[in-house]
Amino acid sequence: MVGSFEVIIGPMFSGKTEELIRRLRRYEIGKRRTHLFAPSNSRGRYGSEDEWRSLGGLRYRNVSFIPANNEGVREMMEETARNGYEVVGIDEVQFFTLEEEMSIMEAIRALNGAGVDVIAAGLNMDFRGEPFGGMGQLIAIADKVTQLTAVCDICGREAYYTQRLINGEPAPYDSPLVLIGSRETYQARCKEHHLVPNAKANRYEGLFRNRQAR
Ligand SMILES: Nc1ncnc2c1ncn2[C@@H]1O[C@H](COP(=O)(O)OP(=O)(O)O)[C@@H](O)[C@H]1O
Ligand SMILES: Cc1cn([C@H]2C[C@H](O)[C@@H](COP(=O)(O)O)O2)c(=O)[nH]c1=O
Ligand SMILES: [Zn+2]
Repeated sequence: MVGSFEVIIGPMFSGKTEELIRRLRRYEIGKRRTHLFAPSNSRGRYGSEDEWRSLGGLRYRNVSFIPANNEGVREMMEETARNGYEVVGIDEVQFFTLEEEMSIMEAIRALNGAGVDVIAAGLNMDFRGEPFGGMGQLIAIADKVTQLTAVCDICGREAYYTQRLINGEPAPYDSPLVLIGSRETYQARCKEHHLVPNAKANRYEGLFRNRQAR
């Protein structure tokens, strides 16, 4: 039987890791051989080198850290085949690009073809509010998409965006795409409070200034 592919998306702090761990634990209760892969550039986040943690303190021990490139994807496939994993979780999947020889999308397809269920969690948008890497394609091919929201750190409404702050100020559009961090650098924001200086869309603001003032 072929496996299924689910993707959990949302901004930072929306509970993607919590939800991923919760689902993996349910599979374990069902006696499925379950394993989590996470990118090695995030290893040690929230204070532990040999387990995967959520910000709120949930922990998962069956984890392997792999580089988010061709080599890492190969490691994931070989380890899964060798150990007979039946369910594979992939966190921070936005860091795995589609440009590699064996893209994360092809790897997930191959796992499903071998009967392995895959649940991936990742940021749908980067700090600019644009699609993060290949996430659009992964969402397009997923059997099921769960979209989570966080709480806006300014107004308390639903947050769909991640705000990057450099020295307490909104990071400009040309800030690098990848910057590992947590509450010291990022906040959850609603659309109104998500700010990106120098974003291309900002150039049209003048046209609508009077309308906004009304
Ligand atoms: N602005 C926020 N909105 C919602 N949860 C937040 C916020 N800031 C911190 N948290 C905490 O973050 C937890 C989610 O952490 P985690 O699962 O690691 O999120 P994600 O993987 O989506 O970044 C929440 O349960 C809550 O305790
Ligand atoms: C928005 C954004 C985030 N990142 C980094 C910051 C964190 O290290 C991870 C996301 O962690 P999560 O809590 O598991 O969602 O991604 C980045 O590099 N670039 C960005 O634009
Ligand atoms: Zn807000």
